[in-house]
Amino acid sequence: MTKPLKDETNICFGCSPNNPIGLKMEFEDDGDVCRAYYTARPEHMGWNDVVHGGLVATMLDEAMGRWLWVRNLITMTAEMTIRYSKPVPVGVRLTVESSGVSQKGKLIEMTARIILPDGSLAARARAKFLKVGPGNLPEKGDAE
Ligand SMILES: CCCCCCCCCCCCCC(=O)SCCNC(=O)CCNC(=O)[C@H](O)C(C)(C)COP(=O)(O)OP(=O)(O)OC[C@H]1O[C@@H](n2cnc3c(N)ncnc32)[C@H](O)[C@@H]1OP(=O)(O)O
Repeated sequence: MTKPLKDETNICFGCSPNNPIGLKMEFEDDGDVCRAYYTARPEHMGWNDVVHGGLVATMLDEAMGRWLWVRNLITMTAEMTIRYSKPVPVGVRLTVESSGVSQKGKLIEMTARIILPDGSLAARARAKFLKVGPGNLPEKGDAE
């Protein structure tokens, strides 16, 4: 059993409500998809009202890590590739979504995306996570 996400010992930069400088992303689970609606703040900017690319990566990484965590898959990010298709603006409601792709042994492939309010794709990640604990990716359609 994983620790509850609201545990006061959780100081995750991406999702903890207890980390004063964290993003404080709040995710919901919708079937095979993990989703957050998130509005980046001015302090997340690189320049010109555009979210820093490293933080775009953090949001995507967090979404995938969270997807795995709630399925009791204890993993670490081993590799991530990001296609930055459009600038991600601060101050607008973003949709950040993740889903599982496949598992081969300890290696789990994941994908995540950031969608702008007009429905267009701003960034997409493909990543490999390495299991560092027990558990396997559920088959599609498995009850969770
Ligand atoms: C309390 C509440 C908390 C809430 C938090 C919830 C949300 C959390 C969200 C968090 C989100 C943020 C999350 C974060 O930020 S996680 C932090 C960022 N990531 C890291 O720090 C990871 C650092 N790296 C490592 O620790 C190790 O290298 C890992 C653990 C990844 C593997 O080290 P380990 O010693 O175990 O494995 P191994 O090296 O023997 O390799 C094992 C096998 O895997 C194969 N392999 C390895 N890499 C790759 C690759 N890239 N593509 C393809 N294959 C790869 C390798 O060839 C080998 O294959 P084989 O030879 O066996 O066939």
